[in-house]
Amino acid sequence: MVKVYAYEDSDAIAKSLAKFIIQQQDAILATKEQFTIAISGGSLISILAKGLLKNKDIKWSKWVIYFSDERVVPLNDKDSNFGAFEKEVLEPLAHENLIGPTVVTINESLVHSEDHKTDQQIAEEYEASLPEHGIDLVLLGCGPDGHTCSLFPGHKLLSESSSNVAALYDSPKPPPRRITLTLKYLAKSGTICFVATGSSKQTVLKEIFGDSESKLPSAIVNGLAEDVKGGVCWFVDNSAVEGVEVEKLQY
Ligand SMILES: O=C1O[C@H](COP(=O)(O)O)[C@@H](O)[C@H](O)[C@H]1O
Repeated sequence: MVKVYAYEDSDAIAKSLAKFIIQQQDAILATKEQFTIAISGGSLISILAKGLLKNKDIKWSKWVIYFSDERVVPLNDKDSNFGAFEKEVLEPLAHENLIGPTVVTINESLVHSEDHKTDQQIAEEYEASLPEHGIDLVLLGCGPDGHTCSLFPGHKLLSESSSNVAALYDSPKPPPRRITLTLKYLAKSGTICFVATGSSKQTVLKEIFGDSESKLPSAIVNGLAEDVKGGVCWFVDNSAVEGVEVEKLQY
């Protein structure tokens, strides 16, 4: 079953999400040396910054961070998911003089080529750096159109069944060139956790939780809950789930 944790505002989400992440981290580090986590872009990053920075229970040096999707732009570009994470989390963390996480980025030296084959190479190289058996915890966003990672409604990549990472050149949300984890790889995740805030998500959440036939990418990921050992859950604020018929829990 997909669990939905609902809170008053993003400060409360940040606090509970941090607690959830630490619990996942500790459970994994009790069994192996490193904790692998995938981060999404967009609104998630400032929630992570709020909850994780200055949090003494995060064992950063044991984290290996991947991106669930990335825009094919230089890493310091305003559109880069890594760039946003670096600015909001990694740079402040560096000021704390701690040993930081290992962060796996796309091969920036290839982003200037306009050749689609090069984007394919970026995706293949990223795939080669991923853990074969899936990432321990995958944090996802959900766009107002129901996209997650860079998997967009109706896009042909929703039926990609051979690769773990795929390139696209026609993202309906700018920038158009991106790479993304595929549904095939998401199904291997240890745990999947969505974070969605704000009233712009209400309509799409009504469909995702109210229409069992929905073909929206985020609804398809909810449907992976049986395959994913630790399940699929959502951290949302009350305005995102206003009018959505779902049991609202607290973590
Ligand atoms: O383009 C993207 O959007 C989604 C959703 O972002 P949000 O700001 O609506 O939360 C994000 O999860 C994804 O990583 C990003 O590339």
